[in-house]
Amino acid sequence: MANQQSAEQAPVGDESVAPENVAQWGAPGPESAEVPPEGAASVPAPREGDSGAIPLPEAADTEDPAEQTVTPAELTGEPEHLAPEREAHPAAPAYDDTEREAVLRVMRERRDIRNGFRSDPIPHEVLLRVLEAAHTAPSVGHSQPWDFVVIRSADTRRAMHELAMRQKDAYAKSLPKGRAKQFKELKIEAILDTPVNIVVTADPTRGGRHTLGRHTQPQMAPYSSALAVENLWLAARAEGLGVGWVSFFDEREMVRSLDLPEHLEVVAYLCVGYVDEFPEEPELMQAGWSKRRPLSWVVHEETYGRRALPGEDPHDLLAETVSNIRPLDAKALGEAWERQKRMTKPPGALGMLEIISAQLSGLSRMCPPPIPEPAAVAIFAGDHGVHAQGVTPWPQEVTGQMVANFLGGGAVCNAFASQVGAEVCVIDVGVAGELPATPGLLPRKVRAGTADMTTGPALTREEVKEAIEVGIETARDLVAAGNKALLTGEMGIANTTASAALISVYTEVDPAEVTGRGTGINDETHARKVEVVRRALDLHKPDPADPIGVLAAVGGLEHAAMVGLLLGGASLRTPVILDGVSAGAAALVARAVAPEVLAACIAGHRSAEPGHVAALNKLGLRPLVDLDLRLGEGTGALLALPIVQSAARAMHEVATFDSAGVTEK
Ligand SMILES: O=C(O)c1ccc[n+]([C@@H]2O[C@H](COP(=O)([O-])O)[C@@H](O)[C@H]2O)c1
Ligand SMILES: Cc1cc2nc[nH]c2cc1C
Repeated sequence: MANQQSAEQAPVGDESVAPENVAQWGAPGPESAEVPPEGAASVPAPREGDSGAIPLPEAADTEDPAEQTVTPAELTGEPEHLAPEREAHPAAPAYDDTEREAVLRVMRERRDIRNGFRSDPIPHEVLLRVLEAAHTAPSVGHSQPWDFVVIRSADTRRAMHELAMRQKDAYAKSLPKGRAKQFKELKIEAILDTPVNIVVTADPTRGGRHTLGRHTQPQMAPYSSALAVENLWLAARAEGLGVGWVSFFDEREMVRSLDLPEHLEVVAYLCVGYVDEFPEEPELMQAGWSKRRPLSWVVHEETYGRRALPGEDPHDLLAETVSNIRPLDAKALGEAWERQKRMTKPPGALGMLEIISAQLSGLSRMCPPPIPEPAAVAIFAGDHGVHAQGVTPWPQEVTGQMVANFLGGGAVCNAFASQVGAEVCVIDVGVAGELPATPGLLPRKVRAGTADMTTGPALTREEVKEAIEVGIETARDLVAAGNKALLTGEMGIANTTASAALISVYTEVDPAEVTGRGTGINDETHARKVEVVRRALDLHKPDPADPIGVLAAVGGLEHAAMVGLLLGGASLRTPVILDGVSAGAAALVARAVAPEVLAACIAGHRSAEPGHVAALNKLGLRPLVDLDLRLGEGTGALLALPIVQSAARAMHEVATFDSAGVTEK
């Protein structure tokens, strides 16, 4: 049996730990710490201390073009022979360095302020300058659709405050518990704390019916007013005035309450006043509500998905993600182990939880580690061509129907998620049928189900990569949205057949031993399912050293997406709690892509599927929960979440022998 973790084994970080027990996490040992995985040597290290931004690779050294002899074509990357002839007279001058820096500074230092307002009045000339700046904003067809209603009356502000509070309560009720806790600590408006409130409206009729540029895009009117808001905001910052944009309003209710003309749209409700200070980072980042997305995630060259910053070559999302995966941090791991020895409990008494909390420390590079809350389960849904071989009693349409059930809140995963306070995020990566747009559904279909693996490859290599990218992007989105733990979930009728094939490839265990009964099948169907797996493997002879090829041959779209989620989570140093057999299969593939991915992986539970046991043994992961579940949807991972959170919380809250005055043995 592989290096299964157990409480008796020395936890990670202890000098006595057997190398094979820590190898599973690539830790600790100074020589293994911070060594990039093979093949990543040429990729720069993550940018440290980057003001809370999610770590990203260092930008390539840029040299000062002024100091070199370069042609304009070289600067822009245009091929010289295609470069247009340039005008003889110089282009309009830019601002000088100091002026440009002032412009950029005001953008960098603009903040949405909710705390620390002062009651000092705003002089008329100051407010006038701010409103003039707003009034110079660009607008569609020069229609200048905005109006500014300046409110000082305490009565009016109280009425608006009441409206906002009602919406705030409704929003709070809609949140998963893990988020609601965080939200309770947030201040979302300063309506009564600011001397001036400004309502910015858009008049969709201004300029008449022929307003230039609004013909096919009527939304250009409110967009224009939003640009006026930004101008106002920047000018206010330059005056030392804070601005908070409150968007907890039912817009029509507000129009009526303020007695605005019915044809107006309210674009913004702004609270304006002098402040004690401007926070260095957005208040929501400081509160841990969200993280800044790096620029490199959002700039595409020529076509969407070809990500490249100007002057850089387009980067491959998978390669970039893999290059950012690091082993557990040896220092934080050592600190965790030391702390556990000082906590008021006999050494080792928390068993497996000590290992988990050390892992969380090494992963986050912090001791104690952040409590993994809020958390989100990403449920990837896909269909399988191998369904045609009669490997499951359930019709394929059940995949899409269960997706609708998840979105409606009626599935087991919803009940468990609501119990443990996690968010449910459903991703259509490959459901055969069309799914209607529904809140909470991420439409990321790579293909409408795989092909039958017994007659040809399930997927092309390109489709596999695309589905992996869906998983990476999901991890990025959920982490940037402030989640501190990711959970795998999946839904796909017939996917336990693909899981068995993947597990057989990576464990070298015979299909007869890793093929289970999935949703529940009789002996005859089981025998057929084993033969189907065997036939597929005989046909493709997948090479475990080529994980993309293995997924293409016998994988599923949800397996590939889960591989992406694991890699993405690991690259963002965020723990990923694995669910059942399909997650186990995905983890085996992910490990073949990047061995250090296991630093982020925690096995949530052990499924009743025999293949899952084989996968966990091969991975050297010990499941936290073992209750004969065989459902999927992320249910086992959700049950394990409070255990993982408890492990981290103990590190924060348990007293030490010294501090509590408890005598050590
Ligand atoms: O997670 C597990 O271990 C697990 C075990 C058995 C079944 N499932 C779920 O059942 C579906 C696949 O089962 P089957 O029999 O159709 O291959 C799929 O939607 C999985 O989420 C999941
Ligand atoms: C009803 C049902 C629910 C599921 N959840 C995950 N896989 C599933 C399969 C079926 C058949």
